[in-house]
Amino acid sequence: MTRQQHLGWFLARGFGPHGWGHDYLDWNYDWTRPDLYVESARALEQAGVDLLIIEDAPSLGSPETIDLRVRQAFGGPKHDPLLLAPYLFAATQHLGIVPTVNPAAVLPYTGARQLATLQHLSGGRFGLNLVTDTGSARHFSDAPPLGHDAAYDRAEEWLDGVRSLWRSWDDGALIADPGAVGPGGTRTGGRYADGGLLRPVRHRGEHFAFDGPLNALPFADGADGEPVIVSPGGSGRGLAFAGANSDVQLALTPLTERSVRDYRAKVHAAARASGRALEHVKVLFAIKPVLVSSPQEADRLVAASANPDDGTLWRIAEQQSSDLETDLTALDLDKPLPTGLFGDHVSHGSIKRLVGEHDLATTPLRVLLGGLARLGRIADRTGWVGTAGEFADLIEELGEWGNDGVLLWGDLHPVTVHRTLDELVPILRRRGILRTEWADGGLRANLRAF
Ligand SMILES: Cc1cc2nc3c(=O)[nH]c(=O)nc-3n(C[C@H](O)[C@H](O)[C@H](O)COP(=O)(O)O)c2cc1C
Repeated sequence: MTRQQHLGWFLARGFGPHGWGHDYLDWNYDWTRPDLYVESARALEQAGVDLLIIEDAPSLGSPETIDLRVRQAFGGPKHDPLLLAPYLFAATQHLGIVPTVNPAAVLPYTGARQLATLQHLSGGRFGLNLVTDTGSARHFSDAPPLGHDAAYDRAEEWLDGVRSLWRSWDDGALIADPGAVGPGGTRTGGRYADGGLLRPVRHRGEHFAFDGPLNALPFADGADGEPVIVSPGGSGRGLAFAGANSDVQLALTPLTERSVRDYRAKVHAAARASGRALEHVKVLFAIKPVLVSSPQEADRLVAASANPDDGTLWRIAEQQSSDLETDLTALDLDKPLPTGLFGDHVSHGSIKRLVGEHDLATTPLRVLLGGLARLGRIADRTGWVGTAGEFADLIEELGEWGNDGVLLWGDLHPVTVHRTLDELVPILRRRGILRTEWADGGLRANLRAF
């Protein structure tokens, strides 16, 4: 039987000048204003996309590599996506909005209150993409950055703390009884809340110390009414975090049956170890469609990408230098990377994306970058170039392997949304893969509907 799949959209370059250098900038949208996102969010909702995730990093990165990050706007500037969310809620009715939050940058009490406010404002359509990047540490204190796993430990402590604040109003604490209207129209006996049922919450942890209770309303459905937690870390520690804590895990992995099943099994093992229901953790595999109108056009694009010129390789090196906060443009294209080039703060996932299955010690940089330049066909699972029908085949096949959904990865612009979805959505609907109606109860209810 065809299995329905969830669709997410990932605005991969954050709330910034994403799309810089592309022709669609000529549409004259201003990335600092809401219209671009509002129009795109409406189109996503119309298409049946469950959630829009907005990438973020609070920092422009280390002082030595700032120019690499801003030169082509690969790594900034970026505005705070939490503050964009209300514009998108106001323009839609069902779409989940999920900005990225880094626990290093937000105190648990402040975070719990802001996120609760957004969850109430949106009628339960809010979520946060919880990340553990430590490259921004210097903006928040003079303590040295945490190591990779320690940053996950901190994120877990942060989330536990935030949840304890969200749960600091016991059942019955919110009364909201206006009382009775007596003779003469005077109101008597009303009571809004019972302060005796608010828990003090005293948190003294390794990374945070704060007291409650939270000065914000509790959620009507208890824990099921809390903002949805999304996580993207692909390391062993990242998958363990997802299984224990997340409603949605964003997965970047080759889309072979074995790797998809392995990835899901690791997340599920961690969920099981934490006593969670496996169907409460949805895994969305990232796909970056390059849609073309015919298989022949796809073959032409793929063939042309096999021999990238040096200019193309330098452009990729610039983008990678921004992502890895490591200056690849200063290296010799024909030599392997120097040992110890990447600091501990650099994402394992990003390094793996560059290196792939190559031997880091012996492979020239040209070959690594050439690997990123090379396009492949979706039809044989070597890349992302294909027709809408071929993408629908992939999404359907993922469902046959037990998968929950896919994450469409790209800029957010009406042009990119329509280019990606105009043909794909009708095919998915005809095959019964894509939702045709919304659940009642916000983002978590939509995620749990299938
Ligand atoms: C789909 C996806 C989305 C991501 N979004 C962000 C993001 O918005 N901000 C960020 O700092 N890192 C983001 N990351 C990177 C990981 O969260 C980051 O590498 C993490 O801190 C450590 O990951 P690791 O467990 O893979 O080593 C994303 C990764 C993936 C695969």
